[in-house]
Amino acid sequence: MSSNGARPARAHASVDNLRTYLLAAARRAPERPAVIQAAAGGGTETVTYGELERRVDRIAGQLDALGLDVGDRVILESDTSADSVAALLACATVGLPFIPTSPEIPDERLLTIIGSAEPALHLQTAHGKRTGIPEQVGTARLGAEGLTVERAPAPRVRRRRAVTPVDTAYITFTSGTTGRPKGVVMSHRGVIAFLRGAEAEELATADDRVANTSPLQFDFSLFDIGFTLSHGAALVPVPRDRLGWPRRFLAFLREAGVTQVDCVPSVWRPVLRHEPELLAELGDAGLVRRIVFTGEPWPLDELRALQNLLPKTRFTNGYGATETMAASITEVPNPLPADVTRLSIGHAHAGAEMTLIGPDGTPVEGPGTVGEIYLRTPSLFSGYWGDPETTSKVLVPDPLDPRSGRLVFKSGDLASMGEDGELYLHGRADSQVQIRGNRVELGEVERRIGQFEGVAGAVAMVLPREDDDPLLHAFVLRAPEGPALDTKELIAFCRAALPAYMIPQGLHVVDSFPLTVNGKVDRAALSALAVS
Ligand SMILES: Nc1ncnc2c1ncn2[C@@H]1O[C@H](COS(=O)(=O)NC(=O)C[C@H](N)c2ccccc2)[C@@H](O)[C@H]1O
Repeated sequence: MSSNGARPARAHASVDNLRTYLLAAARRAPERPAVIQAAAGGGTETVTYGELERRVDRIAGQLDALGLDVGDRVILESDTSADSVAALLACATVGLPFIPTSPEIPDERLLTIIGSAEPALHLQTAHGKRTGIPEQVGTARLGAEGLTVERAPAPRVRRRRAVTPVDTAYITFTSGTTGRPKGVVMSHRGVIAFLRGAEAEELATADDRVANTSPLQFDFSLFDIGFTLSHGAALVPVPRDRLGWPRRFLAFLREAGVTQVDCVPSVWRPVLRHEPELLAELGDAGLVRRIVFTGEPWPLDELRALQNLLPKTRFTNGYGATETMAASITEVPNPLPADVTRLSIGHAHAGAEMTLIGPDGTPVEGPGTVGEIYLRTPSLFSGYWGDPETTSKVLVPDPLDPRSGRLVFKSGDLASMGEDGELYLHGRADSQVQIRGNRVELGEVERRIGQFEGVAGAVAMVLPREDDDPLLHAFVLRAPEGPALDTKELIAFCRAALPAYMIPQGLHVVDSFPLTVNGKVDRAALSALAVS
């Protein structure tokens, strides 16, 4: 019984609910493809919007029967698939915040997330291998019959009757620079506000087939799902094991008829190295008409190499943080003009605005001046789960209108405005490093090294030392079949263009960059390399 006596009607999705917003296409054209995925026996299978909605309703009914209350958390451990999309929309329907986690995260990280989020239920697929879920958490599996409960969650008092737009749609745990995962709490209203802004950029139509190449726990995947379904297009989850095999990856894109690929830069590295011709053929066949990338700066020589293979493809740079889903979506010219040394992140998406703020808390003036990006947007996250103190450091009063009570997102990213009024990133505020009192632009060091013959990419980092100045290290990615790299020549090449304090003191040639589970360059792993 609920605290107010009457047994609440099933919590129903309100007007601005992720499920209502993302299944609108099921009203218009239920027979259209919603998800095209690899089939167990090979080839692909298609789930229509009508079928997807049926799966959502079946799972929502099964979740509702568990007696959970609006706000009770569900860990959704899965890769992106028709079933996991149906499960997260079912959670949204009955107001259960889902916590997307990848099957490949280590047990202790999952247990840390469980300890923090105290979920009611852990949900994995029928083939999921996770064991050892703590007793106090219910467990269930996703399969052909929807939800199969293994251990029912503890009974709850249901106090809520409806799901409101400010209720939590999902919590995604990011690694957090402190190493302790931070739970980014995003409301239905926040996600939908961003997706509405993204729709205004008119990047896709209902005929598009959008390949998702990120793990479900990375909000880039939640963007892919939201962006694709809100356009009534088809989502094409790329099986994780194909991303490391360029031939199989490209064969899958061709087989599924993929027109747009959403990715982080590292996804293309193996393809550029081993199967450039096959990729060019996809472009010639009218596939991969758009590439949307995000997550970290893309080494421009790599981006140019990709553009050379795909002269008809449009490139879109999606910039932003999980705390606001994203901030800007900017068309990158193809080909990128030779004199461009830094990608633009343009202007904020429709309905948002980025302002550059100086160390004194006031706006910086004029082109070229570096300031920190503050983002004014309706897609602000609700806060870090259980951590109001850290939240208050990034959700701050609008520096241009502090008395209004309105909060903005303090991004931690530095940028300057170009002559064209567009913004250009200058790295992280917390990674601005000083070497012997001089501020080092790591991007400048990486760019110079990237221009050296035989180099496919570079990552520069400053690593602290015991009782001495920090050291500037550079990790250099050798170009495929390129000449052996002469590090002395490389250093001389840097000396010809960089001030002394920006010459790397540690130089490490690598065949590949270690990656985080979200596919970004794993800088922590690189720094361990430097000291080994
Ligand atoms: N296009 C970039 N160039 C260069 N540095 C970048 C870029 N996109 C992020 N970043 C960096 O990554 C940080 C955010 O990292 S994150 O919270 O994991 N979020 C993401 O990486 C993806 C982001 N939520 C997103 C999702 C969906 C569409 C667009 C963007 C930013 O503060 C930037 O420092």
